Amino acid sequence: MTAPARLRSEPAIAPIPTRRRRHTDLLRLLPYLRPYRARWITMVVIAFVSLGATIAIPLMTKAVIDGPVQHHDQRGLWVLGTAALGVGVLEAVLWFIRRWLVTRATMGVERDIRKDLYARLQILPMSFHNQWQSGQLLSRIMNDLSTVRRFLSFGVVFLLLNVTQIVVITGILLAMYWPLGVVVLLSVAPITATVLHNQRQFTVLSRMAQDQAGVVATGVEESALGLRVIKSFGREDYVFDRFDGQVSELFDIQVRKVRLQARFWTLLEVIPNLTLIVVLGLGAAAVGSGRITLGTLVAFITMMLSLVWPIASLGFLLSMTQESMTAADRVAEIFDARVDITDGPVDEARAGGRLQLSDVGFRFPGNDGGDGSEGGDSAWALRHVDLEIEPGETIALVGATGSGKSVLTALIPRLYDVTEGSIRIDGTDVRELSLPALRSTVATAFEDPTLFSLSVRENLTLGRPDASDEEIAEAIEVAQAQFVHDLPFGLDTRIGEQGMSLSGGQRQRLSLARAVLARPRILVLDDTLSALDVHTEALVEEALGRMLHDVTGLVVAHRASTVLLADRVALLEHGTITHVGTHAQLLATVPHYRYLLAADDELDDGAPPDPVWDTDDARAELRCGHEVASGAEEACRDCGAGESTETGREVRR
Ligand SMILES: Nc1ncnc2c1ncn2[C@@H]1O[C@H](COP(=O)(O)OP(=O)(O)OP(=O)(O)O)[C@@H](O)[C@H]1O
Repeated sequence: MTAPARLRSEPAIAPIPTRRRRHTDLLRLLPYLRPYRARWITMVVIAFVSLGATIAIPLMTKAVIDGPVQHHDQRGLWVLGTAALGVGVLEAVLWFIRRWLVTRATMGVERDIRKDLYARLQILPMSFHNQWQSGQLLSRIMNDLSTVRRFLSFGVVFLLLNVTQIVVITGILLAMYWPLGVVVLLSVAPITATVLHNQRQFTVLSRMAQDQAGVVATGVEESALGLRVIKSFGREDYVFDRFDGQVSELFDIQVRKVRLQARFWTLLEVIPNLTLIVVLGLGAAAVGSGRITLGTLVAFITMMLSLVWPIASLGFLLSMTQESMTAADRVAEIFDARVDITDGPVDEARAGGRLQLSDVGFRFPGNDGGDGSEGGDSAWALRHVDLEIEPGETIALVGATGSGKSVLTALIPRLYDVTEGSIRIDGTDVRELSLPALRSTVATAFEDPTLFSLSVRENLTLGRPDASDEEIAEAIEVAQAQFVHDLPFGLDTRIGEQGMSLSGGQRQRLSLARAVLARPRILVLDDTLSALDVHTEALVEEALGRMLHDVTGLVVAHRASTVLLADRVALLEHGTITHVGTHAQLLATVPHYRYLLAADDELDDGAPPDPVWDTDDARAELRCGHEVASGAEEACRDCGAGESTETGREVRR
């Protein structure tokens, strides 16, 4: 499968390696406005023209009072009155156009950033996703982007507009009658000081609230996915209490935010009203002594009142700016996360399928002892792993739980990169291959199969969208997933979230069919058959065995029956492959292997291992999941296949 071109292209926001000051994060999102710049600039121009109309109306009022009203000029009154009305209507129309223009532009910006963010999440390595709660990602991709959109559509425009309005009107007021202008100017100072004082505290609270919203989203997601577990243990109350705690914490932070805003807003309401009282008193005295006209005083007060909203909203707009800076910061954390698994230069893998692991070591990021040292052997999930699999050969990977089998299989398609050593496919290091080339060469079916809220067909063709109906049918047959034909709409049946409406075994079989359908040269099965009953497993293995002749296979096996799919077996102990050989050889010579697959009770009394068996005999006895001492063809009393044909010895589990 080739990765969509969009995923491989760089987002409009260029990732930068180190974290820096927050306001630059918001600026870094501005390039997203580029495709909409014509609309956006028109919208800003219109906003400024309508600001002109807002300022013109009080000036026209002054002209009406000092001119036609004072001189009883009826005609002049009509002319100026109609002009003022025209300006008012124009202002309203311009507001409408501005809103209409801005909605499309900023919605488009939000959509574009969201798409790039999603693409980034797809590219980011498993190590990133291991460290991030999904709710945090969800709240960034949904809430934070909406916050940024609101700022770009509304906040930034009004911030510019209001600051301009405050500066221009204060200038006009000073020009009209400077003593009153100074009073107004003085009233702006405490407001500015308050705004700056609150800004820092508000930013901290905004960030806390946004992070806590991510925690709440994670809580909802986890309880929805884990509903069965919660119900089966009867722990609804416990989960509710935990959620209650998370929501209450969010509530507390929001209340602290509101309290801060309330103090702030009170000040913003009180100061303009006090200023108005002073201006009215001083203005009336100035009119009385003839230093200004009545028209000037009315225009002055009208203009001064028109300052109340821009000044008051300045606080709100600055809060919004803070919030969107925090949101942009959180979004940038994803864009800036390191993508350490990147494309190699080779676009096409060779046709063979020879897989070679040389001295492979792997340590999870952060598992270095905390002091930059290697952290001792326990820090390594895998160490000194050597393994070669020839084209068409299948190796079973056997090991105790936690020995590193899944980690090893994840290294082949580069879900993680090796920490040391190398993995080669047909002689080419997997890091040299482009990711699409590598991932079309290797297909994996996982033990815990994830299915998507899509139709069965879409789920199956995830690795190969162009698969024909015949190929789909073939893959279904290999995976013994014929049950899909009995679903209400067959292959077009939409399966629920994570395929929840299917049983575990059904999901595993679909996951297997999906991997088979991808037609890989290397097929990795990570304990894919663990949820199947022995009979279904036998059927799948028979069909899969035929398919495995043509591909290189690495099959993680916990059960002896699965081992029988393989030509050879590799035993993984504590992150290292200690033995490689046929099943029969390992069974005969390696007590730990026998213990893992057969729970051999002779191990306890120190008896020597059984003699080496013929491979076919061993397969016969183990296909049903039970073990006989030696030489049996189809001997198993437990599952009704008869007694051991040669020795007649007891059949043991
Ligand atoms: N994301 C992770 N971060 C840190 N350690 C991890 C992570 N995933 C797995 N491990 C550790 O790596 C080791 C190997 O895990 P792995 O899943 O490969 O075991 P496994 O052999 O597949 O086990 P099982 O048979 O139970 O599936 C374990 O000790 C596990 O705790």
